[in-house]
Amino acid sequence: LQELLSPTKKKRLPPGPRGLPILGHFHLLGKNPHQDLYHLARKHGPIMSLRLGFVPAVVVSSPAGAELVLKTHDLVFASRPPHEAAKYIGYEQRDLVFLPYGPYWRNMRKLCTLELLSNLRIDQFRAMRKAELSLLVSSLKQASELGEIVDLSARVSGLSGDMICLMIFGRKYADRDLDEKGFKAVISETVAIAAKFNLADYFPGIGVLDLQGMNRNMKRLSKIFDGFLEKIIDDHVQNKQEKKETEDFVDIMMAIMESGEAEFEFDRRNVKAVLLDLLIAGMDTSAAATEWAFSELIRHPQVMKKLQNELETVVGLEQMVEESHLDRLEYLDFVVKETLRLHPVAPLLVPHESMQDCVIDGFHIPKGSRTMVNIWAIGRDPNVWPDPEAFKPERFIGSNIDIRGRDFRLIPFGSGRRGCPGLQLGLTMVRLLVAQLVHCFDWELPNCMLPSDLDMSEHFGLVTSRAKHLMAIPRYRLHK
Ligand code: HEM
Repeated sequence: LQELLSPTKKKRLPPGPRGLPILGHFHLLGKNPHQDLYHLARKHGPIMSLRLGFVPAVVVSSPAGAELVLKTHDLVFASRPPHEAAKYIGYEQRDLVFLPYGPYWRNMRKLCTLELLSNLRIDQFRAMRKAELSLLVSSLKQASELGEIVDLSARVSGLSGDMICLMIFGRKYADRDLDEKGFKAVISETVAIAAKFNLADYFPGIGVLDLQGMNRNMKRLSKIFDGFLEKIIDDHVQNKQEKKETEDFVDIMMAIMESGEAEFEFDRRNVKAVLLDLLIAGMDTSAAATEWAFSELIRHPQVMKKLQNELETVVGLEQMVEESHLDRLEYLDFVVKETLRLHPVAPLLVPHESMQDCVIDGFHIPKGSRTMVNIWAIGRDPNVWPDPEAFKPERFIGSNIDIRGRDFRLIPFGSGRRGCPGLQLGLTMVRLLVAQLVHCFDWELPNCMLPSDLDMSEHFGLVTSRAKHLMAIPRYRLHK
């Protein structure tokens, strides 16, 4: 109303640093943009405006701001900005993660939530998770007998990759199966390239020039993946008659495609785009969260001991942890929450885009603003978290702070329409892996390194993981 009454009044943008002509604020963002944005927000406020090339951007760094964007005005901010990588790797934006808001995204999201990532479906793979984890424990037990140093980061990421591949494709993939570079290396390269600031996303029209050589790389990667996915789908089609105990995601998607029941365009390209999306979204996220939890536990031996004591009481030293124990492991829940507060694996969520002009906390946010919610900054806000840098799972004792998107102080999975549909699967995997590895083994750092000397540097990407692999020595502690 105020705007109608005084149309000449200039709309007030949120405060922000001074930008450069043309470039805007790109020069202020380094290798870890979430950290740079945290420092800038301390100066300019929890709702801050920037310009990246020709694109207006807003950075939100408080729980109240996050609630305005992800709940109060959820629909306005439910889109994603244009993303050059998704054109190549997401089959012309037929994927889910980077898809702009609209009927296709709504349908695809519903399909994934109901058919692939439902609690029922996740439960069907319980036995598989148990078997895979037992394999890892056996191999670590051997390392323990030999007193070997293990690359825990590589082991956890291998395990989480195997689990996700078994759910999606029905089989595991050895490194050589994707490309001579290796399965894991190709996926890491894809994730890294999709997370890179691509000038074409900020200076519309210059994409064709391919100044950073990114298009060439993305075309190459998309060709590798396409061949891989085509082969998997062909194998599934050929072996359709075989009776399987549990259908994998390819079976389910192909059945939907062939039934013609999907009320929207749904052909092989859509199937491939979603399979790739889930592979990338599911594989590294759970592994990175587990790796961070483990790093903090090793750095805080008294927290590790307390968690082992809880496991001894609930599970006992005669057996391994089962998924059915997880609900009774309250301290484990606190450890996972505290880990994701300090080390959210998607520190800026996935960027949202506003679909209309909007007023947030009195500030004008123009249509088409790239919107980043800095949950890394929220997790370190001293007004929200006393002694924010300290890793203290005890802070959750007696608190009702939820991690599923209802409490904006802690939203590692996002919240609202674009919140993570893989939350249940991700949480189950992280809790199970952390519990099992803490229960079965004591852990020591190699070369007499002190826990407090462990390097905790981050490597920003679509998934922000440890910059350096976590190396540790296991000592088996169960009685059988
Ligand atoms: C600890 C594990 C995980 C964490 C912390 C996590 C976190 C997130 C976050 C922060 C977002 C973006 C939310 C937003 O933009 O507002 C997201 C989106 C998404 N996640 Fe996860 N995730 C995890 C595991 C998984 C798993 C296991 C899957 C599936 C296999 C998955 C599938 C997705 C998909 C498809 C989206 C895009 C949703 C959309 O744009 O509509 N995630 N996740």
